[in-house]
Amino acid sequence: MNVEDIKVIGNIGAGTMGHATALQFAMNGYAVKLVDSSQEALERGTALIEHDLDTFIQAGLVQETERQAILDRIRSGTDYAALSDADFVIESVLEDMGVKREVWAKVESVVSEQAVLATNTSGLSPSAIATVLKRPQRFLVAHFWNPAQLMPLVEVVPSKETDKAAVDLTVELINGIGKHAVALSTESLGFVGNRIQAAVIRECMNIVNRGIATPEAVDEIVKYSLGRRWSVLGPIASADLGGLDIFDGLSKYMYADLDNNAGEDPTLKAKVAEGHLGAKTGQGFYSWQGADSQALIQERDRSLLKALVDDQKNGGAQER
Ligand SMILES: NC(=O)c1ccc[n+]([C@@H]2O[C@H](COP(=O)([O-])OP(=O)(O)OC[C@H]3O[C@@H](n4cnc5c(N)ncnc54)[C@H](O)[C@@H]3O)[C@@H](O)[C@H]2O)c1
Repeated sequence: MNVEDIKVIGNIGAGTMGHATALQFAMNGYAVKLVDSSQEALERGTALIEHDLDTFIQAGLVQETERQAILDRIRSGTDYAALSDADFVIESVLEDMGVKREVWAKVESVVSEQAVLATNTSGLSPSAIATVLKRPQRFLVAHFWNPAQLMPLVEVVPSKETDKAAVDLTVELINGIGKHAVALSTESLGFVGNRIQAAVIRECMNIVNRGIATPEAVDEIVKYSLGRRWSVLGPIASADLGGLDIFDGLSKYMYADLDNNAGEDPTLKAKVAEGHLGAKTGQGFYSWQGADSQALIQERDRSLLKALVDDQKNGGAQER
């Protein structure tokens, strides 16, 4: 199958991630079959789709005249039979191996043999999910980043049995809807982005616990140095520019002093035990209760949206 043969997208799950992927495909001309096991979730997801679409219209990313046609491309329901004519299926249901396997066995029983199948798991092994499939060669991970309507990256991760053609097709499709797909060579726990994020968070906790700096100071330091630089050039290219002899020197005297805890993070465990989960409970390292914290979240979304507008001016995220 070529990317031009893909006309219908099956989109399972209408929650935080699923509503955003459905909208992204519909905005790019695809017919979308949006399936969720809960009618209520479909209604919530549809409201989120309309909200995000209106934000894109206000930002000038989508024309108002296209609004209704985009919404009309999304057909929602609770019956998996609707997926029978899907050429590509993206799944964003609960992060649970049992649920994922059950969903994929059901999907494979209704879709064609050619359909390419993608899970948006945050880190479960695609090889482990694919054990329930008769044709695992066309199954892989397409890991969107949250908020998926605003973040460009999608990690495309093969299982041990995925055909290269399925990886290439998925990369082409995802780039074609204005996202930035990056294929991994092989599956790994946490893929790539979450591995790097975990290493950074572990050291941030270490710095705070050793009294080297406050959480506020850590965030400020990253925002105004590494964050800025890495949004232009990644850490490996940045090391090249800094000089690998410098980084080699840093490794010699510093690596042994960095945290290398291999178990659950004790600081995060304690926060969770206190019920301080962050924005969702109103308290984490910061308080997320006042109007200021809501303004901060809105500011983050405005910045991400502005970056998307800039991407589009520069010819799309896939070409950067
Ligand atoms: N939220 C994130 O930050 C994020 C980021 C990247 C990937 N993911 C992954 O995306 C997936 C979905 O996460 P989310 O945050 O959107 O979850 P969510 O809870 O917001 O949405 C999940 C949806 O799946 C539906 N669902 C559950 N079982 C189903 C079934 N058997 N058939 C059809 N629909 C079913 C639920 O009704 C719900 O609407 C997970 O695998 C998660 O790890 C999440």
